Amino acid sequence: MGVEVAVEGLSKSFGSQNIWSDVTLTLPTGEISVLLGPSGTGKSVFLKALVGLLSPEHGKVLINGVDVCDCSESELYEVRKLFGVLFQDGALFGSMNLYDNIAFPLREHTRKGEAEVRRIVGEKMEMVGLVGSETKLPGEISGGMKKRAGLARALVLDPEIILFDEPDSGLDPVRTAYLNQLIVDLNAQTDATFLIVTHDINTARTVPDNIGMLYRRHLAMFGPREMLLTSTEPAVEQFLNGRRAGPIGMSEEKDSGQTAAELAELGEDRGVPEIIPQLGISPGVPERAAVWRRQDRVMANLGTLDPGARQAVVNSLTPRERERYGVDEPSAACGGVGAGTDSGALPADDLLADDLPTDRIATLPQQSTADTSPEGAAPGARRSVSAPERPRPTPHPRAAPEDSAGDSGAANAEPETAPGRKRRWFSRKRGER
Ligand SMILES: Nc1ncnc2c1ncn2[C@@H]1O[C@H](COP(=O)(O)OP(=O)(O)OP(=O)(O)O)[C@@H](O)[C@H]1O
Repeated sequence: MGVEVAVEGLSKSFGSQNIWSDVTLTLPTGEISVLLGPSGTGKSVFLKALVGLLSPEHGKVLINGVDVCDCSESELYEVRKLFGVLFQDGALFGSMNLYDNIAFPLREHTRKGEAEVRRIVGEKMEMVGLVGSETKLPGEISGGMKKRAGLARALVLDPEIILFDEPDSGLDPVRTAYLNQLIVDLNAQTDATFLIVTHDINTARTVPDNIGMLYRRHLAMFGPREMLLTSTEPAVEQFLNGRRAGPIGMSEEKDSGQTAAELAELGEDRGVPEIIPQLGISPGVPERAAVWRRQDRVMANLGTLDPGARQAVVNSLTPRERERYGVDEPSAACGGVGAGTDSGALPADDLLADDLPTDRIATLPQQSTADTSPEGAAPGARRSVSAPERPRPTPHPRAAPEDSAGDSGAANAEPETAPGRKRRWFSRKRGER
């Protein structure tokens, strides 16, 4: 089981160059999170700060009660043992064959005998599909194989937190698809906490449970995938759609006039996008517990979302999820969210946290440690709610006044009033739009 990483008010500069300030987010235990952002916004710097390789000027990185930014060398040594890191190029030793590369951390950091080392290396090489390549040198294998070898090495100490720095860089789309599947399957098998830095939109949309984005030297947003994928925040929307129109320019921000003109041309009523399905596990791999934990959080906070996003979330539910959350199958007779209740359907507004059995609710941002498996549900406690017609594009919702005044969204709050929950739902920088 992975551990939670709680980042509070983190700021980092190099000399007079501020990289980012006041970054606050929580990587939920065992979930996959992705960090996005235009080039140079400090994503790699952020990964290094998490493992204590760089020292931020302000803030905390709390792991198992230890602040990585302010701890003794011995505490840092212990915390680092929790991490596995996949560097961009795999960071393999060129003179060592793959077996020795993967065995390296075991020989360096443990007292295991060679028989045990052989067993563990074999197990990890099998996990990443490299059996038979033990004697190859890094210079003799493809980029994709190097990534997988780097991943096997990152796994040998059974880390509870795994950081991936652009695992898809330099890979073709097919190899990227295989690597993404491997990441999802590994998460299911280890239940470790994953953080992936990537520029690949498809990866960002389909792999993670949570998405964050660095922009303008701050964390623009961090939250469950459902929230980011339906976000109308211009920079987030632009990035997740890989569009030129929007506030992000080629090498710097565009001026506000140009941004406004481009967005006007796109149209105000382009609607909230449908949430594309998340990449599932391979056949035979155990179910990913993190998915249920995240979805419990999302459904418990559904009432805090804008109507368009709420409908998109309900529309995205699979039959099994509808069953779990007591949402009826869509029917032609039933209206969309806010479309009235002639059919007897309850609007998704009514799917509030209080209506769900508490053993299935993960509070924000702490994930539930209770049994969140579907089998653990208490069917009698469910309320049956009709889902809106699917799919129907909804008008582009405008942010509610309390939303635009959102605070830093410190992710450490308990659900409270709807507006309060909404503000805390994302980690959003004060004053950022
Ligand atoms: N050790 C360092 N000393 C000084 N400046 C640094 C150092 N490491 C990173 N930087 C600067 O920090 C900024 C952010 O770099 P970083 O590599 O984290 O960006 P990134 O978001 O990962 O970019 P990309 O997406 O292009 O990989 C850059 O301007 C970089 O030059």
